[in-house]
Amino acid sequence: MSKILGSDKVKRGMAEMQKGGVIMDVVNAEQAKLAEAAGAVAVMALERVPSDIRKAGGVARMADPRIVEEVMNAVSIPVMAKGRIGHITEARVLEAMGVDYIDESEVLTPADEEFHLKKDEFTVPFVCGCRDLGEAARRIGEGAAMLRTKGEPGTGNIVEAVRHLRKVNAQVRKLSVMNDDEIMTEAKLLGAPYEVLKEIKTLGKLPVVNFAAGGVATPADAALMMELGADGVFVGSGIFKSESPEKYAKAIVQATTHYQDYALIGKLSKELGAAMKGLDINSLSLEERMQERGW
Ligand SMILES: O=C(CO)[C@H](O)[C@H](O)COP(=O)(O)O
Repeated sequence: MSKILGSDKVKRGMAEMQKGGVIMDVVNAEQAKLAEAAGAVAVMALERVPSDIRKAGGVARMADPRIVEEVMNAVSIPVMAKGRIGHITEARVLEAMGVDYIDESEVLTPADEEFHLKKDEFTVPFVCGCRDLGEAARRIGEGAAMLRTKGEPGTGNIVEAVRHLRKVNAQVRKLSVMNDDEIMTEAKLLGAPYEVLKEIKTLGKLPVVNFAAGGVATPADAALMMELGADGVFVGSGIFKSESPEKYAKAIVQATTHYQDYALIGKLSKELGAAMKGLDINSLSLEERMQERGW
């Protein structure tokens, strides 16, 4: 019997439906319910939020399937789950469990330092991280149906998320005014598949939704990512390592929706309690930077 694979159109369309929203990392049913009640468009099941992954050290793997199941049973919004980069079996297990999306994520310890998953061989759609257009195009070439700029997860520091989003968007703009005969050279320079770059040039934008992730810690951070052109926002530690996760979750959703209503964002930011304590990116060694994982 031949395998039933979702078409790119269906896989990408599912992500389109999340546009303008916030996807929250959750580690149990209670957090999933909090996220749903706050207005999250989807949740991401994982064992620990990135800030706790940093603290725990060791190898970070796909969540215990009991956690994933618990989250799936707790909410009616889509449930995503993280698997390790290149870990075919973790991805197959998550697919068999019926999750709505898999994140092939650098937040977990990579299983393969050379090869990412061949995502177009799966029925379930995938989201992947990127820091620049080369990485974005390679992931699309492998079948990713959604992207997220990586930022530096678990730091509560928005600076890398800003850097990556600005970079991808600037590179897309540059590509969109290139002549067809310049694209092959750009493909060589970026290490990106020519056909994917051609598609981006023709569309004048990425062919898949691109959310911002990694370091969003306040409503204003989330709004900033939208202002810079993100299609939506992923938040994990920023909510669950803040003083009041419920208040932060609601305020971040509101700020993402109304990202240019600055008076509202000011109002939302009052009386939230302390944001998560942030980390200076320069205090992290290259090995400690999750964004360096994958290629
Ligand atoms: O890969 C991810 C998307 O789900 C991360 O978990 C996300 O970037 C969260 O980072 P942070 O904890 O800094 O909000």
